Amino acid sequence: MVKLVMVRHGESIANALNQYTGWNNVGLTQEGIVQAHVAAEKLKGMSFDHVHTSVLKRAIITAYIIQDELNLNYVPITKTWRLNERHYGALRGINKDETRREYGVEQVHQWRRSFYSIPPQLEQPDPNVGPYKYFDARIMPVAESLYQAYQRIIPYYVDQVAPLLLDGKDQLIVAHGSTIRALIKYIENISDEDIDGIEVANGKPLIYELDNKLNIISSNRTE
Ligand SMILES: O=C(O)[C@@H](CO)OP(=O)(O)O
Repeated sequence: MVKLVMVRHGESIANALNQYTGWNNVGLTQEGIVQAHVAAEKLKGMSFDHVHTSVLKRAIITAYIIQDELNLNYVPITKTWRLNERHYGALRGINKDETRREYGVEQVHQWRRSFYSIPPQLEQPDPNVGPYKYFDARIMPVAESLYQAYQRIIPYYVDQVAPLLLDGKDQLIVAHGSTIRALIKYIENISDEDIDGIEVANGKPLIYELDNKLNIISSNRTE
């Protein structure tokens, strides 16, 4: 039996303002910092052989808090753009209620939760500086559906996480709402339609116990 734990970052400043975030690089609120500590408390006694996170600081700070609380600061951590939140395109930074008023509740639900809906795109991709300076500019997105994000998230899981799990090494992923929804879809084999109803709370660890073929033995996701 091996453990895979996934944690969505604590509340971010954009979450508190009810803004679309995506690749905006915002920090945690005080409440978000508390949520990261609470997540760590729930994981007390566990150990991980590797930590995986995005290049966005809300996830990185949450991962560091958890590592620190568990005295696992020495554990290797990989920060990858592949675990970034889904890119929200031209919606990022906009208040979600404003878009409900402008485009209607159903359209906003589609943008937020359907597997294939692509939010309005940026006119051009962001410059690849800061966390993206090691990144090929040709793959900077202008907006992503969950399906498009899934195409870059799952190869990371298959190449970098699953082999360590198959080797009996417990893994921690600290990421984002949509990143974790994509991973849940893959790990639990959830249909394109049913992924619409799955929400991931800030700072609530999802703990999967997997067998030696990575089939699920137990999970707390629906508790
Ligand atoms: O804004 C975002 O990037 C995400 C997660 O916070 O929001 P939503 O739940 O609306 O997809």
